[in-house]
Amino acid sequence: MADSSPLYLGFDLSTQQLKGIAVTSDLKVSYEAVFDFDADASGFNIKKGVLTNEAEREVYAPVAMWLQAIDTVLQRLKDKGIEFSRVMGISGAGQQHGSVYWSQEGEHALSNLNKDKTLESQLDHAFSYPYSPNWQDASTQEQCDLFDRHLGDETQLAMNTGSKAHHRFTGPQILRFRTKHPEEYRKTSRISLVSSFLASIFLGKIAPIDISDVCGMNLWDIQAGTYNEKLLALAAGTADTNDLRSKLGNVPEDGGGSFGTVSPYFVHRFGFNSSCTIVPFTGDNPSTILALPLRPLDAMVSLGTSTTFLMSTPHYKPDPAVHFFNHPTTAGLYMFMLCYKNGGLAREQVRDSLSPQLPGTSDPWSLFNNHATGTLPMGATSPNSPLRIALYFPRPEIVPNVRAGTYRYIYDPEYKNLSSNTKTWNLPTDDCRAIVESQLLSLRLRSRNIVAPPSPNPDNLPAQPRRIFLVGGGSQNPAIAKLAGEILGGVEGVYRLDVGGNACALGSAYKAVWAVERKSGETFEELIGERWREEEFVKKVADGYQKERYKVYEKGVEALEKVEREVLYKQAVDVGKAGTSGAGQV
Ligand SMILES: Nc1ncnc2c1ncn2[C@@H]1O[C@H](COP(=O)(O)OP(=O)(O)O)[C@@H](O)[C@H]1O
Ligand SMILES: O=C(CO)[C@@H](O)[C@H](O)COP(=O)(O)O
Repeated sequence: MADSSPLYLGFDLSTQQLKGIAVTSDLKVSYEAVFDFDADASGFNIKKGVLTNEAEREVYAPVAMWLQAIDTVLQRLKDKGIEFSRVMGISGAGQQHGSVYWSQEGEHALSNLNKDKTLESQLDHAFSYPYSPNWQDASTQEQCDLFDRHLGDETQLAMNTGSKAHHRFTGPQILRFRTKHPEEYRKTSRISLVSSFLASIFLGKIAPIDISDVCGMNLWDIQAGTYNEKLLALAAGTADTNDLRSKLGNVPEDGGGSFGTVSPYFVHRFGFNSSCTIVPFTGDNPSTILALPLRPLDAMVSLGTSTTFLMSTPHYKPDPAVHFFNHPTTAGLYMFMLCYKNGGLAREQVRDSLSPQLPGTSDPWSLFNNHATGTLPMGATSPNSPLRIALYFPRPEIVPNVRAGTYRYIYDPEYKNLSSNTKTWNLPTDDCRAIVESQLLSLRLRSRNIVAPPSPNPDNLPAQPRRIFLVGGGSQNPAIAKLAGEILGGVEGVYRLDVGGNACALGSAYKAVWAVERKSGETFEELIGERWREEEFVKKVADGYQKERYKVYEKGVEALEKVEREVLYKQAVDVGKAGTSGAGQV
């Protein structure tokens, strides 16, 4: 007899891929399909999912490519045998901060799609601008300076919106778009985030922006639960903010509410059930924390194109070095996040500098991994010997806000000084360990105010996460997992979500299950916690806290802080803004 039990779809429209995943009510993955932009897209000349204009530090993606991806992923799911008529709910996630500009015809085009044509072939006139600024974009320094000053200083902006101004955040991006492309801005009827763009396609009309993803704009007052009028006016360029407000639309509070049912286009083209519910789509990081019932002090490290460190917390403690968002499902909770542009692609660059690869292995990472774990921490041979420490930023970084470059140093822990004389570095092999170490040390440095010691704490352990969950492409890598445990700790160890690279899409699919099947008042954590089978879903991949190593890396944190200060100082000298911070002694 044909299976008619419900399925729930989750999508992840991230930098390099669109992923779709279907789960059952008991959270079992039944179908998956992927569209890899570089490998599968035709007609867009992109690299690693994006286009770049180096002269203006712009990074952007063609919206039509995403339409092509949706067409294809649905077809691929169908080819794998999914019966779309079983799908009772759809949710999804998008790379954060990116904005999509709909034309005046956009909404009409969305609700009048011809089932015999692809989305790509009939939505070309639906946008007032064909590109979406990508989160790796660094073109908005001028606009960020205005945002940071607008409420007083960057701390005030962080208190209000959860983050100081960042190049990629949508408010500064809209301000730049309006001034650089005034005609296109004038012709824009609605602005979506990537997540709400994807939701709009499935809904057949422009979907609201999500309560968590809205916090990635530098426009939303998190405590007040509304757009900040002054910041809207800055982005809009006028005290009358009505036009921008209506372009952005309302933001419903309930992350598990219903936007309505699936667009008839999908019913007629793919056989979706006409009562299938569209559940709010959120950002890819908020969605990732929904891939498991995270407990207090659990941390997730997402190793995708970006590296992010995520925790769910009831405490709102914003400061300019970190991000706070509303939790995507649970009012009263927040999501703490650190985000780095130079994650997967920076590691790939170091890997690709090694040659030749190890004979007899098909894993392109095996040589990198051998070098990353085959030496002592930071190259130190004795407790007080000098440490190798470096920053690898092929793209301008977010924290610290440093321009592109590779910055290698030697740190003397006894005299606490840095040397830029790196003749003791053995290159390129020493870079393998150093890049993973510095990426993880930065997470430890910046999360130390948010983690806490375990309770009870009979062994007097230092503050650290309880468990560390690795997700995203890089979570497959055993060397990164080992160093994550040594550097970040993790009282109960380092785990990988055993669902391939799909934690984000999975989180969205779980969100759809919760939204459609929840009883009145039942929280996401309650419903998913009850159905979650830990033994099947997570796998321990490395030890966590190890006393001696953790202590050694305390010096690494110290060294990294010095290096960052030095690099920032040199950058400030170059642009003529240096003060007397005490750095610059090298
Ligand atoms: N075994 C591995 N070791 C280290 N990195 C890996 C490995 N497998 C994949 N990756 C990295 O994962 C990244 C893609 O991760 P993914 O989560 O799919 O990214 P995104 O969500 O940004 O599209 C690639 O940049 C690649 O370098
Ligand atoms: O900018 C951020 C978060 O602030 C990035 O994390 C993007 O959300 C893109 O993520 P991936 O494509 O790496 O998943």
